[in-house]
Amino acid sequence: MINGLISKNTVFDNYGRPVTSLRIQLNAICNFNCFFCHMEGTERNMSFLTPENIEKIVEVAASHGVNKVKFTGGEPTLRNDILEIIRRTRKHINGSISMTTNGVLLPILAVKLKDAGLDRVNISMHSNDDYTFEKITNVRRDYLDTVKRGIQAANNAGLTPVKVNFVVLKGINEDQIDSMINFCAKNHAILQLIEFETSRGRENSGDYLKYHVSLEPIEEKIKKRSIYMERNELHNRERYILNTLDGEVKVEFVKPMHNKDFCKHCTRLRVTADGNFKTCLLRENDYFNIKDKLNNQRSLDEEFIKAVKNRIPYWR
Ligand SMILES: Nc1nc2c(ncn2[C@@H]2O[C@H](COP(=O)(O)OP(=O)(O)OP(=O)(O)O)[C@@H](O)[C@H]2O)c(=O)[nH]1
Ligand code: SF4
Ligand code: SF4
Repeated sequence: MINGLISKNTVFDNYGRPVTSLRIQLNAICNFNCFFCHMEGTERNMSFLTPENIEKIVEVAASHGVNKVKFTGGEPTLRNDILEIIRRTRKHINGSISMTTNGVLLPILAVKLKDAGLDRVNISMHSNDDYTFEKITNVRRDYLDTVKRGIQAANNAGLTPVKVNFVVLKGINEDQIDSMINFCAKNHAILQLIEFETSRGRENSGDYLKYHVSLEPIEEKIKKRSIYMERNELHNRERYILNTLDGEVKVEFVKPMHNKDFCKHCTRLRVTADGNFKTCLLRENDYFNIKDKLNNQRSLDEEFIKAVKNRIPYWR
């Protein structure tokens, strides 16, 4: 239930969906080069907002009831002002502050991120074998070991619960789900199985036809193995709890394609690295420019409300 997160200041869109979280893209560059990367639906190599700019946006959003922030990129840990950004965000957000990362810099950054005010991380690990890892990320296979050390470092620093992001890809890694379940059980992580996604009309294009796998049959099998199921209020996602030799593990399903329920429970407004509100990952031309409004709280305020009111569920 999202009700727990709604306050008297929460702004709702015209479809009755409250905006309770901001998804802030901190850059559009990465030290990996995954062939399916969607860069949060933005161009690459754009200019960045400063920590001061980000704080102003967060402050305005918080005044409208936003109490959760997710940092994404590109790769957010490549920003050398990342700790300052988190500290400034923490001043205004009392709910969860989390980050999605490829994990490579976590062995050196995890403790500092936690001390700055980050609560938890999602770490992308789309394969448990180094050959496939290299094929997907286009970086040297030995970096898989660094990612695994990043997962340990995040756990040790208390950036928990750690989530491991795994995009299921036909013919590439779809046979590794059991091994990922075991890996996550051993490493005290939630496994997120993510459907390969694309915008409407692009479903007949090369990569989607080549790599998309329906998660339904996979979910059926996991459901049978599970001892119980809970929901992530975000997107109403199913999360199954399984018993393994290494203890309990949670497996969450992220199934965005043609999923009306997913969009119905979408509570996020996006902020692009170069300073726009963006209403939806999959929508194009849905930018609300705030670059020129950062020194004018009232205009920023108006733009926040305008962006929220323009949110439309993508699948409906
Ligand atoms: N279509 C769509 N896909 C999303 C959305 N949020 C996340 N995803 C997909 O899920 C992947 C993983 O998202 P993460 O950045 O790890 O965050 P999350 O799992 O959504 O958030 P938490 O549960 O709060 O950790 C993304 O790369 C997207 O492919 C969304 O709002 N819409
Ligand atoms: S690690 Fe994430 S941001 Fe980097 S290239 Fe891969 S999918 Fe894109
Ligand atoms: S409306 Fe749907 S597709 Fe768009 S961001 Fe929200 S959940 Fe994703």
